[in-house]
Amino acid sequence: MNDMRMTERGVDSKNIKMKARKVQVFYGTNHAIKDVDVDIEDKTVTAFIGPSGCGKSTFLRCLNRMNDTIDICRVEGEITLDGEDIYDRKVDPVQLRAKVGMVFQKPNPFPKSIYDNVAYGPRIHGLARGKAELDEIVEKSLRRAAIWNEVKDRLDAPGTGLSGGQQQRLCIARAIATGPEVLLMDEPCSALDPIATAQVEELIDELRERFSVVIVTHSMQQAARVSQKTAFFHLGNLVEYGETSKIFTNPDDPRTESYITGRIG
Ligand SMILES: Nc1ncnc2c1ncn2[C@@H]1O[C@H](COP(=O)(O)OP(=O)(O)OP(=O)(O)O)[C@@H](O)[C@H]1O
Repeated sequence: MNDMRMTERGVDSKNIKMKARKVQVFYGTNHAIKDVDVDIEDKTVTAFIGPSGCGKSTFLRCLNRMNDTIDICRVEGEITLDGEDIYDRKVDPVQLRAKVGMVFQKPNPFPKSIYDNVAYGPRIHGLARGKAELDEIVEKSLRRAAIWNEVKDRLDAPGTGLSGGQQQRLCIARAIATGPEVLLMDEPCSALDPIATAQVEELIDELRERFSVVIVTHSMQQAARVSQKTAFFHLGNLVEYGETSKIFTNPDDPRTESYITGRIG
Protein backbone atom coordinates (compact mmCIF):
# COMPACT_ATOMS: atom_id res chain seq x y z
CA MET A 1 0.00 0.00 0.00
CA ASN A 2 2.76 2.38 1.01
CA ASP A 3 4.69 1.55 -2.13
CA MET A 4 1.66 2.30 -4.23
CA ARG A 5 1.18 5.67 -2.55
CA MET A 6 4.83 6.51 -3.09
CA THR A 7 4.50 5.68 -6.78
CA GLU A 8 1.41 7.81 -7.08
CA ARG A 9 3.17 10.68 -5.38
CA GLY A 10 6.16 10.22 -7.68
CA VAL A 11 3.98 10.43 -10.75
CA ASP A 12 2.21 13.46 -9.30
CA SER A 13 5.29 15.47 -8.58
CA LYS A 14 6.62 14.75 -12.07
CA ASN A 15 3.57 15.94 -13.96
CA ILE A 16 2.17 18.69 -11.77
CA LYS A 17 3.86 22.04 -12.27
CA MET A 18 1.65 24.25 -10.13
CA LYS A 19 -0.73 23.34 -7.35
CA ALA A 20 -3.38 25.63 -5.85
CA ARG A 21 -5.09 24.75 -2.59
CA LYS A 22 -7.98 26.57 -0.90
CA VAL A 23 -7.26 29.76 -2.81
CA GLN A 24 -9.47 32.72 -1.93
CA VAL A 25 -9.23 36.16 -3.47
CA PHE A 26 -10.90 39.30 -2.13
CA TYR A 27 -11.08 42.76 -3.68
CA GLY A 28 -12.02 44.68 -0.54
CA THR A 29 -15.21 42.90 0.51
CA ASN A 30 -15.85 41.30 -2.90
CA HIS A 31 -15.06 37.59 -2.57
CA ALA A 32 -13.92 36.98 -6.16
CA ILE A 33 -12.35 33.49 -5.85
CA LYS A 34 -13.76 30.90 -3.46
CA ASP A 35 -11.77 27.96 -2.21
CA VAL A 36 -10.16 26.92 -5.48
CA ASP A 37 -8.04 23.77 -5.68
CA VAL A 38 -6.39 22.93 -8.99
CA ASP A 39 -3.31 21.13 -10.33
CA ILE A 40 -1.71 22.65 -13.41
CA GLU A 41 0.13 20.00 -15.40
CA ASP A 42 3.50 20.40 -17.01
CA LYS A 43 3.76 20.55 -20.81
CA THR A 44 0.01 20.88 -21.09
CA VAL A 45 -2.29 23.67 -22.20
CA THR A 46 -4.94 24.37 -19.55
CA ALA A 47 -7.88 26.58 -20.50
CA PHE A 48 -9.84 28.65 -17.97
CA ILE A 49 -13.39 29.24 -19.21
CA GLY A 50 -16.55 30.68 -17.69
CA PRO A 51 -18.96 33.62 -17.89
CA SER A 52 -17.73 37.20 -17.66
CA GLY A 53 -16.80 38.19 -14.11
CA CYS A 54 -16.49 34.59 -12.82
CA GLY A 55 -12.87 35.15 -11.77
CA LYS A 56 -10.80 33.55 -14.55
CA SER A 57 -8.37 36.46 -14.88
CA THR A 58 -8.22 36.98 -11.13
CA PHE A 59 -7.22 33.37 -10.58
CA LEU A 60 -4.75 33.45 -13.47
CA ARG A 61 -3.07 36.49 -11.91
CA CYS A 62 -2.66 34.57 -8.63
CA LEU A 63 -0.32 32.16 -10.42
CA ASN A 64 2.43 34.77 -10.86
CA ARG A 65 1.40 37.16 -8.10
CA MET A 66 0.26 39.86 -10.50
CA ASN A 67 -2.54 40.54 -8.00
CA ASP A 68 0.15 41.88 -5.62
CA THR A 69 0.11 45.00 -7.79
CA ILE A 70 -3.59 45.66 -6.98
CA ASP A 71 -3.83 47.43 -3.60
CA ILE A 72 -7.27 46.21 -2.52
CA CYS A 73 -6.60 42.62 -3.58
CA ARG A 74 -5.97 39.95 -0.92
CA VAL A 75 -5.01 36.35 -1.74
CA GLU A 76 -5.31 33.46 0.76
CA GLY A 77 -4.51 29.76 0.49
CA GLU A 78 -1.50 28.08 -1.03
CA ILE A 79 -0.02 28.03 -4.52
CA THR A 80 3.14 26.10 -5.29
CA LEU A 81 5.48 25.94 -8.27
CA ASP A 82 7.46 22.69 -8.33
CA GLY A 83 6.46 22.25 -4.69
CA GLU A 84 7.70 25.71 -3.54
CA ASP A 85 5.20 28.14 -2.06
CA ILE A 86 5.16 31.14 -4.43
CA TYR A 87 3.68 33.38 -1.72
CA ASP A 88 6.53 32.64 0.71
CA ARG A 89 8.18 35.80 2.04
CA LYS A 90 11.49 34.67 0.58
CA VAL A 91 10.10 34.64 -2.99
CA ASP A 92 10.85 37.73 -5.05
CA PRO A 93 7.79 38.36 -7.25
CA VAL A 94 9.99 39.75 -10.06
CA GLN A 95 12.02 36.51 -10.15
CA LEU A 96 8.80 34.52 -9.95
CA ARG A 97 7.38 36.35 -12.98
CA ALA A 98 10.47 35.42 -14.99
CA LYS A 99 9.58 31.77 -14.28
CA VAL A 100 5.84 32.26 -14.69
CA GLY A 101 5.57 34.62 -17.64
CA MET A 102 2.46 36.42 -18.79
CA VAL A 103 0.92 37.57 -22.06
CA PHE A 104 -1.98 40.00 -21.90
CA GLN A 105 -5.19 40.54 -23.83
CA LYS A 106 -3.99 43.59 -25.68
CA PRO A 107 -0.52 43.32 -27.23
CA ASN A 108 1.62 45.68 -25.15
CA PRO A 109 5.13 45.94 -26.60
CA PHE A 110 7.39 48.45 -24.89
CA PRO A 111 8.08 51.66 -26.87
CA LYS A 112 11.46 50.21 -27.79
CA SER A 113 12.98 48.35 -30.72
CA ILE A 114 11.92 44.79 -31.52
CA TYR A 115 15.34 43.63 -30.29
CA ASP A 116 15.13 45.57 -27.02
CA ASN A 117 11.63 44.31 -26.30
CA VAL A 118 12.93 40.74 -26.22
CA ALA A 119 16.31 41.60 -24.65
CA TYR A 120 14.69 43.52 -21.78
CA GLY A 121 13.98 40.56 -19.47
CA PRO A 122 17.30 38.74 -20.05
CA ARG A 123 19.10 42.05 -19.37
CA ILE A 124 17.36 42.81 -16.08
CA HIS A 125 17.75 39.22 -14.91
CA GLY A 126 21.41 39.05 -16.03
CA LEU A 127 20.81 36.01 -18.23
CA ALA A 128 23.40 36.81 -20.92
CA ARG A 129 27.14 37.19 -20.42
CA GLY A 130 27.68 39.41 -23.43
CA LYS A 131 26.24 40.74 -26.66
CA ALA A 132 26.66 37.47 -28.58
CA GLU A 133 24.77 35.52 -25.94
CA LEU A 134 22.03 38.15 -25.77
CA ASP A 135 21.72 38.07 -29.59
CA GLU A 136 21.32 34.32 -29.35
CA ILE A 137 18.55 34.55 -26.72
CA VAL A 138 16.72 37.20 -28.77
CA GLU A 139 16.89 35.13 -31.95
CA LYS A 140 15.87 31.91 -30.21
CA SER A 141 12.91 33.59 -28.51
CA LEU A 142 11.71 35.23 -31.72
CA ARG A 143 12.04 31.90 -33.55
CA ARG A 144 10.08 30.07 -30.85
CA ALA A 145 7.41 32.74 -31.06
CA ALA A 146 7.21 32.10 -34.82
CA ILE A 147 7.99 35.71 -35.78
CA TRP A 148 11.73 35.62 -36.53
CA ASN A 149 11.37 35.48 -40.32
CA GLU A 150 9.08 38.49 -40.32
CA VAL A 151 11.35 40.71 -38.19
CA LYS A 152 14.93 39.48 -38.62
CA ASP A 153 15.78 42.29 -41.06
CA ARG A 154 14.35 45.06 -38.89
CA LEU A 155 15.28 44.26 -35.32
CA ASP A 156 16.00 47.95 -34.68
CA ALA A 157 12.51 49.06 -35.78
CA PRO A 158 10.00 49.90 -33.03
CA GLY A 159 7.94 46.98 -31.75
CA THR A 160 4.87 49.20 -31.74
CA GLY A 161 5.11 49.47 -35.55
CA LEU A 162 4.21 45.81 -36.08
CA SER A 163 0.71 44.54 -36.86
CA GLY A 164 -1.47 43.45 -33.91
CA GLY A 165 -0.80 39.75 -34.49
CA GLN A 166 2.93 40.37 -34.86
CA GLN A 167 2.93 42.51 -31.70
CA GLN A 168 1.27 39.68 -29.78
CA ARG A 169 3.87 37.17 -31.03
CA LEU A 170 6.58 39.71 -30.07
CA CYS A 171 5.06 39.84 -26.57
CA ILE A 172 5.13 36.04 -26.47
CA ALA A 173 8.83 36.17 -27.51
CA ARG A 174 9.43 38.71 -24.73
CA ALA A 175 7.70 36.45 -22.20
CA ILE A 176 9.70 33.35 -23.22
CA ALA A 177 13.06 35.17 -23.37
CA THR A 178 13.54 34.83 -19.62
CA GLY A 179 13.23 31.05 -19.89
CA PRO A 180 9.91 30.66 -18.07
CA GLU A 181 8.49 27.30 -17.07
CA VAL A 182 4.88 28.41 -17.14
CA LEU A 183 3.25 30.84 -19.54
CA LEU A 184 0.01 32.56 -18.54
CA MET A 185 -2.10 33.99 -21.36
CA ASP A 186 -5.07 36.22 -20.61
CA GLU A 187 -7.31 36.17 -23.70
CA PRO A 188 -4.25 36.48 -25.96
CA CYS A 189 -6.25 36.47 -29.20
CA SER A 190 -9.14 38.75 -28.33
CA ALA A 191 -7.62 41.73 -30.15
CA LEU A 192 -6.52 39.68 -33.17
CA ASP A 193 -8.11 38.88 -36.53
CA PRO A 194 -8.84 35.23 -37.46
CA ILE A 195 -5.53 34.75 -39.31
CA ALA A 196 -3.40 36.13 -36.47
CA THR A 197 -5.53 34.11 -34.04
CA ALA A 198 -4.79 30.91 -35.96
CA GLN A 199 -1.06 31.73 -35.90
CA VAL A 200 -1.08 32.31 -32.15
CA GLU A 201 -3.10 29.13 -31.56
CA GLU A 202 -0.60 27.13 -33.60
CA LEU A 203 2.18 28.70 -31.58
CA ILE A 204 0.47 27.77 -28.30
CA ASP A 205 0.46 24.16 -29.45
CA GLU A 206 4.21 24.32 -30.12
CA LEU A 207 4.93 26.08 -26.82
CA ARG A 208 3.36 23.16 -24.98
CA GLU A 209 6.40 21.05 -25.85
CA ARG A 210 8.49 23.20 -23.52
CA PHE A 211 6.16 25.01 -21.14
CA SER A 212 3.07 24.60 -19.15
CA VAL A 213 0.58 27.03 -20.71
CA VAL A 214 -2.53 28.42 -18.99
CA ILE A 215 -4.92 30.38 -21.17
CA VAL A 216 -8.03 32.37 -20.27
CA THR A 217 -10.42 32.44 -23.18
CA HIS A 218 -13.99 33.47 -23.92
CA SER A 219 -14.01 31.27 -26.96
CA MET A 220 -15.06 27.72 -26.27
CA GLN A 221 -13.93 26.77 -29.77
CA GLN A 222 -10.50 28.09 -28.91
CA ALA A 223 -10.41 26.20 -25.61
CA ALA A 224 -11.42 23.03 -27.44
CA ARG A 225 -8.78 23.58 -30.15
CA VAL A 226 -5.76 24.44 -28.03
CA SER A 227 -6.14 22.87 -24.59
CA GLN A 228 -5.86 19.40 -23.15
CA LYS A 229 -7.28 20.39 -19.75
CA THR A 230 -10.15 22.78 -19.06
CA ALA A 231 -11.28 24.46 -15.85
CA PHE A 232 -14.79 25.91 -15.76
CA PHE A 233 -15.31 28.81 -13.33
CA HIS A 234 -18.67 30.17 -12.22
CA LEU A 235 -19.30 32.94 -9.65
CA GLY A 236 -15.78 32.58 -8.24
CA ASN A 237 -15.96 28.79 -7.87
CA LEU A 238 -14.03 26.25 -9.87
CA VAL A 239 -17.00 24.12 -10.83
CA GLU A 240 -15.31 21.46 -12.92
CA TYR A 241 -11.81 20.63 -14.09
CA GLY A 242 -10.75 17.81 -16.35
CA GLU A 243 -9.85 16.60 -19.81
CA THR A 244 -10.99 19.18 -22.36
CA SER A 245 -12.69 16.50 -24.47
CA LYS A 246 -14.75 15.38 -21.48
CA ILE A 247 -15.68 18.89 -20.34
CA PHE A 248 -17.00 19.69 -23.80
CA THR A 249 -18.81 16.44 -24.50
CA ASN A 250 -19.82 14.92 -21.20
CA PRO A 251 -19.42 17.34 -18.28
CA ASP A 252 -20.32 16.15 -14.78
CA ASP A 253 -21.85 19.39 -13.50
CA PRO A 254 -25.11 20.84 -14.87
CA ARG A 255 -23.63 24.37 -14.65
CA THR A 256 -20.82 23.35 -17.01
CA GLU A 257 -23.32 21.85 -19.39
CA SER A 258 -25.46 25.00 -19.32
CA TYR A 259 -22.43 27.12 -20.12
CA ILE A 260 -21.06 25.04 -22.96
CA THR A 261 -24.48 24.75 -24.52
CA GLY A 262 -24.95 28.52 -24.28
CA ARG A 263 -27.63 28.57 -21.58
CA ILE A 264 -25.58 30.64 -19.09
CA GLY A 265 -22.95 33.28 -19.65
N1 LIG B 1 -8.66 45.24 -10.28
C1 LIG B 1 -9.83 44.92 -9.71
N2 LIG B 1 -10.33 45.66 -8.70
C2 LIG B 1 -11.51 45.34 -8.11
N3 LIG B 1 -12.27 44.29 -8.46
C3 LIG B 1 -11.84 43.53 -9.47
C4 LIG B 1 -10.60 43.80 -10.15
N4 LIG B 1 -10.43 42.86 -11.11
C5 LIG B 1 -11.51 42.04 -11.05
N5 LIG B 1 -12.36 42.44 -10.07
C6 LIG B 1 -13.64 41.79 -9.70
O1 LIG B 1 -13.40 40.39 -9.49
C7 LIG B 1 -14.43 39.61 -10.07
C8 LIG B 1 -13.83 38.65 -11.08
O2 LIG B 1 -13.31 39.40 -12.19
P1 LIG B 1 -12.34 38.80 -13.29
O3 LIG B 1 -11.89 39.91 -14.16
O4 LIG B 1 -11.31 37.97 -12.64
O5 LIG B 1 -13.36 37.83 -14.06
P2 LIG B 1 -13.20 37.19 -15.50
O6 LIG B 1 -13.88 35.87 -15.41
O7 LIG B 1 -11.79 37.19 -15.93
O8 LIG B 1 -14.07 38.19 -16.36
P3 LIG B 1 -13.99 38.56 -17.93
O9 LIG B 1 -14.25 37.28 -18.65
O10 LIG B 1 -15.10 39.55 -18.09
O11 LIG B 1 -12.64 39.12 -18.18
C9 LIG B 1 -15.46 40.59 -10.64
O12 LIG B 1 -16.45 40.79 -9.66
C10 LIG B 1 -14.64 41.86 -10.85
O13 LIG B 1 -15.45 43.00 -10.73
